[in-house]
Amino acid sequence: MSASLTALVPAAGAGVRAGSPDGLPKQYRDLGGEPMLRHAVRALLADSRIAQVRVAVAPGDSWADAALAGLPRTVLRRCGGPTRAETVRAALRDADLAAGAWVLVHDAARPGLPADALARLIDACLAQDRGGLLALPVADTVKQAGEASCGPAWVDRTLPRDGLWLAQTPQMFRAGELQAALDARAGDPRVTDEASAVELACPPGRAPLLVRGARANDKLTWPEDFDWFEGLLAARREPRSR
Ligand SMILES: Nc1ccn([C@@H]2O[C@H](COP(=O)(O)OP(=O)(O)OP(=O)(O)O)[C@@H](O)[C@H]2O)c(=O)n1
Ligand SMILES: C[C@](O)(CO)[C@H](O)COP(=O)(O)O
Repeated sequence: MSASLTALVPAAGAGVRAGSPDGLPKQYRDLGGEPMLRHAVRALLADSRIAQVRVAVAPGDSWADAALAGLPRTVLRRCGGPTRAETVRAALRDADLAAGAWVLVHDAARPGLPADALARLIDACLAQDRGGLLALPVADTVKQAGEASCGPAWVDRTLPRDGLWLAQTPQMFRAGELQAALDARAGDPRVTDEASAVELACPPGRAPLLVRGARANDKLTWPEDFDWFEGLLAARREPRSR
């Protein structure tokens, strides 16, 4: 049986850490000729199981119409909130999906989502009938910084990295389960992604699945991340020499 899925793209952030010189939120920055948001939505549309992509922007947004012009199966809603969790919560309520419908939440700030990673997540969640997220195991040694009100950062201690993964998006859940988890934890600063809300609410054995993501799916957060992604796009577009 083929599943019909809905994707939600929270795109109401300001992109403060990216430090856009002209005040343009980072999701509208040009990357290889297209705004970042358009890349992220097209990556989701590449999987035909995704019936609709619903993009949630800030109420006063004046860039989204142009950024999404002409994209099929895409709905723009101006229901963004003050935090990512509030934007997702509002977008989910606005979508008014059946409780059992599957929904995938994907950051506008992850324009490089590869089709195979997206398919892996959808396949795993459907096969296990369980929510999950893309993530990558931590590959580096992890340092805990000491408190520094000024001056250079310094190491307080080294943390064990066994079993640590870095969460990416999409994160895929049944709409009813996700709405209930987000409603129950509204305003909780620990809820920095959908999975964290579900983890705090779900019964044993139902914790979200960790499905291997991809480095190309890294979030563009800091100014230098944009150059890195432009390089990736150029490499994807270059004809192979052999
Ligand atoms: N109130 C908010 C804040 C964030 N987001 C979205 O959540 C995603 C991931 O957030 P992040 O990379 O942290 O983006 P910003 O919040 O824009 O970045 P910053 O924290 O640097 O301002 C982005 O697609 C962003 O637009 C959102 O929809 N609503
Ligand atoms: C949801 C997320 O992309 C998972 O890594 C991430 O937490 C969002 O970024 P933020 O900086 O926490 O808003």
